[in-house]
Amino acid sequence: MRLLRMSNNTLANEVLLSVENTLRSSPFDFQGARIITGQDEGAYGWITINYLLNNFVQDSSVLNLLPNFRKVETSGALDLGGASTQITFVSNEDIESQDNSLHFRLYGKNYNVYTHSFLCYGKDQALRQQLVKNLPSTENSTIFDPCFNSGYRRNSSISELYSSPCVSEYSTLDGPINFEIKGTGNYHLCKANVQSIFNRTHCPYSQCSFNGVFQPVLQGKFGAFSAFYFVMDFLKLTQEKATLDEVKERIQQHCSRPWDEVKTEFPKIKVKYLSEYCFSGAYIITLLELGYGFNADNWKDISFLGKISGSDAGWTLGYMLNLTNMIPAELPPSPPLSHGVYVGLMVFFSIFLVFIMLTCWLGHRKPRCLQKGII
Ligand SMILES: O=P(O)(O)OP(=O)(O)OP(=O)(O)OC[C@H]1O[C@@H](n2cnc3c(O)ncnc32)[C@H](O)[C@@H]1O
Repeated sequence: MRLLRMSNNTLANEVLLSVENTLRSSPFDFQGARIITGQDEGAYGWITINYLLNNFVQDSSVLNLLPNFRKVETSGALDLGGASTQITFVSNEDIESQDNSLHFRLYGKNYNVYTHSFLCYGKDQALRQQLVKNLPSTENSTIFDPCFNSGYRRNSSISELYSSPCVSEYSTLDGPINFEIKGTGNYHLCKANVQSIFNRTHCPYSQCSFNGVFQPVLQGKFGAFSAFYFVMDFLKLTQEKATLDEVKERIQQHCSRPWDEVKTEFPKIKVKYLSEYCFSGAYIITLLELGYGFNADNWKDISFLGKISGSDAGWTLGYMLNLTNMIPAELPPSPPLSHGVYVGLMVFFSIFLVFIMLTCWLGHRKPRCLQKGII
């Protein structure tokens, strides 16, 4: 919707109006429809996963009683959509750019959060950018693309390719109107093509991710969801903790498989998704490594998450939690003792009382022989 608003604002408004009309006639307490910002998308995704992972709830009475109790840290959020991608995490460093800085007070604790949303770096728009940046200069109507499995073919047109605002600045009238993309299935060449959409030459801050965007040093664990999960799940890389090299090896193997073989093995998966797993795998590695700065050491800090406790990881739950004030800024007043400690103390004092009473009774009782007058 953010892209549509850029290319055709009237159409974007018509979509919103249609959504409004439909939801107004539903039994929900409809409060309006709007296009959220990229920053909101990052923030709500971060709230969702930390809420579902129980990272916000810190029982202060338990913390006081157990000096070695590990303080719950929040997890960073990595979201990969079709049009945009977001990175959000708590940072102890100075956030040099205001646009990337968020402050939350949740359950009585302050969080300084870094977030950035890269529009045009969702996996569909990144594929489009990659194609445009690597178009051959000749007027050939066949384009060989290493990011598709060998034997794969797809028809496209110049008008379709340049229809997105992410690439319209490169639009050219040269070249064929219609063309065919033919896969050559080469992971290393694909990765080189993908790298061309990341600009790391300028940085107006002390440190950047890419395209001149500020990013502090990566901090803590990360949960990666949406398309990060869909793609890694297909490649069977979400359960086991594979090293970065093993992950690259798995993607390379997938890219080198002939398309016919892939299609026969997975007849039920949508052709659009299936044909793009080689590109998507290479893109995810490049985004995480070259873009955000993950490496062989901190790769283990990323978990690929589909559902957490039965709920989808994504921005929508976080949005709802915020709108309905389900996460209060302050901790609800807690009793001085936790329930467990209270019950424990009650049992202890009851036993102690019984013990005292028993001791008194035994101490004041006359021996039986005395009672009967026998010495
Ligand atoms: O925030 P934006 O960028 O608009 O993203 P979106 O709303 O399109 O993003 P989703 O999380 O719904 O999906 C992310 C992308 O993953 C794609 N996708 C969905 N299911 C998939 C699957 O099973 N395998 C591969 N890709 C999938 C989908 O087409 C999108 O391109």
